[in-house]
Amino acid sequence: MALNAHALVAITDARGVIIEVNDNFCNISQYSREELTGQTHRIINSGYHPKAFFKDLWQTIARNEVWSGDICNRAKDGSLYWVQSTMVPLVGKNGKPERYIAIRADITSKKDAEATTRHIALHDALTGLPNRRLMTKRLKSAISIKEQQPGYGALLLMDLDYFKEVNDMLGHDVGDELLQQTALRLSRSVRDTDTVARFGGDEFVIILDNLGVNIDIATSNAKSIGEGVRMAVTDPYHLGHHQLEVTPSVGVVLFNNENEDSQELLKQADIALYAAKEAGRNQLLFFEPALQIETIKRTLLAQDLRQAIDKKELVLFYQPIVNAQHQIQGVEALLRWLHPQHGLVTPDTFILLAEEQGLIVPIGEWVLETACKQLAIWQQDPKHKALTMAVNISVRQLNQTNFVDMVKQTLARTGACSKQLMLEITESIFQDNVSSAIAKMNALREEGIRFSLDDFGTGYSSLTFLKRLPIDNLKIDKSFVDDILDDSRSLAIALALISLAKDLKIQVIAEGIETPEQMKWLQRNGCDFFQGYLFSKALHPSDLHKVLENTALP
Ligand SMILES: Nc1nc2c(ncn2[C@@H]2O[C@H](COP(=O)(O)O[C@H]3[C@@H](O)[C@H](n4cnc5c(=O)[nH]c(N)nc54)O[C@@H]3COP(=O)(O)O)[C@@H](O)[C@H]2O)c(=O)[nH]1
Repeated sequence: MALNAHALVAITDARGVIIEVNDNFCNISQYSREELTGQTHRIINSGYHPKAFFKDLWQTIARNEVWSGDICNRAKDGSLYWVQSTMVPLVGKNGKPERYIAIRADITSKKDAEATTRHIALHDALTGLPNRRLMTKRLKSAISIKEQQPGYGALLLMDLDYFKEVNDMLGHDVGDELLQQTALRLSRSVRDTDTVARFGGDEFVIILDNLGVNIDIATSNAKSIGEGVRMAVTDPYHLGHHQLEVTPSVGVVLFNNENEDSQELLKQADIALYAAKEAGRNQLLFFEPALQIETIKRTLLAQDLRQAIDKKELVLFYQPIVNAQHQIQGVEALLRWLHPQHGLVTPDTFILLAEEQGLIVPIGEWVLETACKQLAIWQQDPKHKALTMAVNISVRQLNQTNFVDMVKQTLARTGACSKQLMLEITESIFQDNVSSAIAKMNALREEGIRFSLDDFGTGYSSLTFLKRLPIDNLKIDKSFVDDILDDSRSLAIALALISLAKDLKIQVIAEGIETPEQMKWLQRNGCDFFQGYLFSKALHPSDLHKVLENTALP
């Protein structure tokens, strides 16, 4: 009959002992008819369902009712299979079930497909780790469990320092492999009961549970596990033919039954991560309420900064640059923000913010325009027409595809002479697409614009790149100038930089000069130009005009 041909059929007595099975039942369970007869269905129990599941099944059929549901069984070889089951009681003369007939259909492939879909929906395709959705679910459940089992857990938010640069310089395939290897290292650094998830991009989340009921012990446990994670990521990576060293920054927040909001916890971990980046990267920092206050302040400042150009709150100050005779040769334009509540804000406070908020491009364009207008005014005045104007250019500005056109158009609009414009770039351009930066610099140098390399030696210097960079000036950073007379290392670095610049036929500007002794040393050792508080601080345009009338500074 058709039922026998397609379904898996078993008949049991009232106690559930198998009396009869059809061939389909034998095939799927891999047991022979002889092995099954006389046994109960326990022989194919997979252990997947809780006891309550079968209790409900038995109670239903014992009431002479039909039970249906999906059951996961185990075949003789240990493999699992799913059946859609209908259990029908056959009632005897006494009104009680005498026999049970179980009619089942194999739904293993449907269940497998559902499991795959569920896995895809909850896991990251690249690393196989739980994704943001599953992580949020697990975080919520870790928090709610704390109501019955008091104690602390921790949420770690980690990202890879300079991951974008790896992607940009070595390509997305290498970037992907780095993420895969990182995922593996993270999973191996924590216990099986902890969760490692990919949050998106190069951000990973780790949920650590059972860190103890005492906050100090829990903090110390979270710290040592977190440091272990950080160290695991710092080991060199072998990616194809590249060997790479990568560092992570980690933000940590502890939780117990008092923190109910998973989103708030993530926000706090993010604040701690930001602070770890600010503190110089490759660090692990715990969330503190004071950090949240800083974030609020930063958000408010970012809102104000967005309107600063339109409200005409930005001002350019100019710091004189002198020659060996202390005569002013030019100035460096330095941005200031006249904030209505906070007063004069220096760029150290807001340039990084402007970079993060994507405001550095419009602000940088305003700086260039304002500086070029000033340059054009001086060029009309015979006394000041030889002055040069140095303008700081952020790497984000240089990366803009229209950067060359923007600079040319600004010069044309303001009438400033390109030969007296000097663009100051920093060695952070080494972290990005250097070839494209070089092409843009060359295009602008053809127009007569000169380039100066600022802060050289303080970050990611590469002598190879320096050789390729079309620069006219090298600035010795204030940090070396500060110590040239007291620290043999700073002295050695300053000497090496001057000698390197001379070999490359590049002029040297020393900045941050505060004492006559520093000036003498720098002059004696071959620096061409000098800048620092010894001569003048950055001045408001009206104060600069008074100084320019003297042309020579102390
Ligand atoms: N992308 C842009 N960056 C800009 C712009 N304007 C400024 N900046 C960058 O901000 C950083 C801080 O600048 P600032 O507070 O203006 O400080 C400059 C000088 O005032 C200071 N300086 C110079 N001489 C001395 C000294 O003798 N002592 C002392 N304590 N400080 C001194 O150094 C800063 C000059 O920096 P540099 O550019 O490296 O020559 C700074 O990194 C600016 O670059 C802008 O418009 N765009």
